[in-house]
Amino acid sequence: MRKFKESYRYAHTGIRIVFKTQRNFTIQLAIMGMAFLLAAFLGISRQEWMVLVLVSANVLVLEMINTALETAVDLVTQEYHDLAERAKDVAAGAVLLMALVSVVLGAMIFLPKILEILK
Ligand SMILES: Nc1ncnc2c1ncn2[C@@H]1O[C@H](COP(=O)(O)OP(=O)(O)OP(=O)(O)O)[C@@H](O)[C@H]1O
Repeated sequence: MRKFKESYRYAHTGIRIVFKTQRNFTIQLAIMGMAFLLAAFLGISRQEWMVLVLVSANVLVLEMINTALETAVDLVTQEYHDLAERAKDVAAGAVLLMALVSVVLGAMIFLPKILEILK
């Protein structure tokens, strides 16, 4: 039980660190909040909620993994290195890819409902 509590404390600290150091994380969280409000207003289905929650969480989780990787690379070298650049660029690319997927899925969920209201 003590071990579980300690692990939870470390994980909680990790989330606080990302909040403190990554402005993108706060922005992504704000966008997620707005998407949830819009979803509640438009009355999306249970399945659509599941997709929305999953893609939103994926973006945040990838941002955290990206931050962990950047930190590990910086620990290994503060000098310019091709491999450091490659590792950071690939991790940043993963965040961008997931963000694009979330925009496409968000549009597929929201656009038909918004167009229906505007009709
Ligand atoms: N040690 C390095 N060697 C070579 N290129 C690097 C190195 N560190 C960073 N870069 C390049 O600079 C880019 C930005 O890296 P940085 O660590 O500043 O991330 P960041 O801009 O803070 O990203 P985020 O906004 O996700 O925190 C990397 O994607 C990489 O192209």
